[in-house]
Amino acid sequence: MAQPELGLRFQRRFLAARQLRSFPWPELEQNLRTAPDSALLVDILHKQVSRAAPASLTLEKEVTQGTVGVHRPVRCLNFARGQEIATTAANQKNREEKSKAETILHPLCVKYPPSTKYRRCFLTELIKKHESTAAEPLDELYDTLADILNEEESTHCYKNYFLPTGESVTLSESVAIISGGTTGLVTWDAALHLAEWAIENSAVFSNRTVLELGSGIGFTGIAICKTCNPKTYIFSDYHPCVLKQLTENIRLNGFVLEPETTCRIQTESQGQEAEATDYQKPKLIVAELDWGSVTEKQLLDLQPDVIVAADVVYDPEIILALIGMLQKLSTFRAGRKPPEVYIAFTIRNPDTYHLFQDELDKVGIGWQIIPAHSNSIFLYDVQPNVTILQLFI
Ligand SMILES: C[S@@+](CC[C@H](N)C(=O)[O-])C[C@H]1O[C@@H](n2cnc3c(N)ncnc32)[C@H](O)[C@@H]1O
Repeated sequence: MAQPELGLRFQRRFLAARQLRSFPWPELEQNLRTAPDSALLVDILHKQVSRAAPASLTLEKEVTQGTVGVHRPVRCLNFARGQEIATTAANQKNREEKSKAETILHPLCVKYPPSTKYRRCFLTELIKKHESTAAEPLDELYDTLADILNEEESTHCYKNYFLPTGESVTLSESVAIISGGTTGLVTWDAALHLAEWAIENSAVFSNRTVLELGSGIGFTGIAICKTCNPKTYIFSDYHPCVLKQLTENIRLNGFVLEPETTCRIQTESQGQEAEATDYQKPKLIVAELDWGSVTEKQLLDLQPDVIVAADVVYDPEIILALIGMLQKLSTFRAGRKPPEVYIAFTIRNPDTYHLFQDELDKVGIGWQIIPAHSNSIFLYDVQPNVTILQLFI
């Protein structure tokens, strides 16, 4: 049946706050024309849970210790009739069916909502589509919009992504694409692209030590840790606000990152580096690592089998620091096998992309383009300007 599938596509895009123009609006319009009873819209919004109902009444197990758990409704309230209705096995099943499509009133969205502005724009678009049909006005749409209009704008928002395993990754991010002088506080498309590729090629990561460069707020690494079974995953970045948000997001997704496991890659002047404690698999480490100042010894100590990075080639100055660091990794590896290196890009300016390739050629680092994959897990559409290079250091 087309309807549940369409609702699901809306839900996935909405919870990850993808651009509204990427939503299947024409299909929705087509559906609304053929079935003007608004059932699909209700599914998308999810009217079964009143917006006034406290989340605790609708979820048996929601979020414990920062882990997004399985959502299982136990009872819901029908405020229209002013009665509390105990949920029977039958309507619980029905609700679970409905939850496949819901967006704004999805439990994940209630707990970890996209930005106010995003939800407002989405709902406004949904109302426009509804008003363009002959259907009766749908109060829920206007009531939910009224609630959102009363909310204060925030500088932070959440994005939720579903993994093929059914688990989700929830990230707290900045609303602005550049804030605090960094691009690292939001998730970029190259990070989604790299995670998709990793999930489809999990053997590359399984039981290995992975070093991620310029992790930002952590989407790629968290997705890899949840799906690819690495032995150790070392997230790294150099910006203090990014490192703080990254650490919060790792915890938000249920991974334990005790202070003693936070390994600070110190510069020579800062003295000895801290030891990480082995307590979970994968072992997760957050490292402060600046490509411009990291030493050969510090890199040698990490002993990565695989190196990944997403959207770290966007500026000529950064390119030189990154390549300098890769050279150090290739020179000082004490007889170990060279790590496999995969770097995902969004090609915004072909000159920058070609400069990176030219600089790699100059220092003798080989590279090849990884064939494009389908982008069906997180990006949902063809992204002709996103690519992955494998480097041979
Ligand atoms: C465009 S963001 C990409 C973040 C994340 N990988 C993603 O794709 O969503 C670039 C990241 O590289 C980091 N970065 C830039 N220069 C760096 C350097 N010299 N050393 C370490 N990290 C750096 C930034 O702090 C930022 O988090």
